[in-house]
Amino acid sequence: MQAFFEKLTEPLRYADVLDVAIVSVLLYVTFVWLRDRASRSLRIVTVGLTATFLTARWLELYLTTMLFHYGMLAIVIALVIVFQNDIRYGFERLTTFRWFHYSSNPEVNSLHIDMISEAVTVMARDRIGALIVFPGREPLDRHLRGGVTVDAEVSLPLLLSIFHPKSPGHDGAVVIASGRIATLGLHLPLSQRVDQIHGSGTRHAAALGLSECSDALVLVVSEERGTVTLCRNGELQVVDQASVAEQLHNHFLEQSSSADGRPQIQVANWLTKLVAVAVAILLWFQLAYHTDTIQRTYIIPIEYRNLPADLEIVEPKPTHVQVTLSGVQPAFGMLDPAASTVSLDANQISGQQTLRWTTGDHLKNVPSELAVESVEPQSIVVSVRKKRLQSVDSNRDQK
Ligand SMILES: Nc1ncnc2c1ncn2[C@@H]1O[C@H](COP(=O)(O)OP(=O)(O)OP(=O)(O)O)[C@@H](O)[C@H]1O
Repeated sequence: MQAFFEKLTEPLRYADVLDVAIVSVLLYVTFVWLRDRASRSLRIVTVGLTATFLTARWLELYLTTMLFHYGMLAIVIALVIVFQNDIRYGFERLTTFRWFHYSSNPEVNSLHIDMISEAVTVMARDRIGALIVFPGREPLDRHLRGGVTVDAEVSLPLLLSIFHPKSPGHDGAVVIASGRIATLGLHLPLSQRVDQIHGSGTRHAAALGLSECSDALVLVVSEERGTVTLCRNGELQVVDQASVAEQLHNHFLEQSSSADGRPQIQVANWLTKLVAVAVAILLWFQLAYHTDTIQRTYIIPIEYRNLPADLEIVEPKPTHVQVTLSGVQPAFGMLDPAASTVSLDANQISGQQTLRWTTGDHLKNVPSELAVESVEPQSIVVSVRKKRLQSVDSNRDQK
């Protein structure tokens, strides 16, 4: 078993580990985005296309594989056009990843939380409708319409007076950010999932709508039923006062940095992380792990560097060599034959000289992972002489 493992890992380089780590991170970000932010239809399309492609590869379905091969660009463009909103959310989410982020709501304290939870309890008891938004890490500007800037300290009387039915600002939503009532009278996007709001009206649909397209937490107090509902990540949950305080506390805690001021690394989502690493390792073994050594032969040009201006190479000068390289398949993927040359320093050549090589010393732009098996011819004769003066040449021509 140990011998098998050693054999398996023998050709591994540090670069391969880095390779797998980068792909794991990209896969993890994609999985989280697909799970939390992408629409159901994009999830279905992505899973469907991936499954079809893998099946086609596995069963060696020639036509389907060719269709993917040649139609990949068209498929990607179509997906980008159709799912542009999902992709935009994905990038917004990426820039708000905790790894890159420090606290955005540091000034919220337990006093604010107590005041907010007491306000919603009082409003629920008195059947006063209310809609309160607590932004997460994602920007909300794109989703909000209208509104009046308030920028006032959170307080129980202020919250009650804003949502009082006789108050001119009671319609719409209030945003509370960084411990302050930022804006009131905001219009939120409505959810299309009518079945989720169980007979409620537009206030609940607006709360659900914003929670579907952002990571904000939204509280709704129902004027009709006297209930308090909490919306997050497209989910509605009827809660009591104690739960309001607890959920708000968790929401603000998630966004705040650790006590020493450094950003916290997210430790949740272990399963998704494990799946991302597993898929990256599988992909690496499938696509990049090749132990069979192959040989390929290339015609490579000779480049003469540093030729002094008064010297010239006597024709016929050797222009190409035939180089045979060996290595594993992925190493050849790193070779660009058009950029590879045999580079000779012409300044070192005096008169007529025979240049030999066995190790491919003068080869440029050949990845170190590839071994030089042979260079043909094994030596070339190069002669350098002083340039003849133009006038002497033309006199001779006249004679
Ligand atoms: N898109 C919106 N953005 C913000 N607030 C909205 C939006 N649509 C409606 N509202 C608020 O909801 C109020 C209407 O509530 P409605 O009765 O239709 O909803 P509801 O979910 O049944 O709420 P309730 O249970 O309190 O009656 C409006 O007066 C307005 O204040």
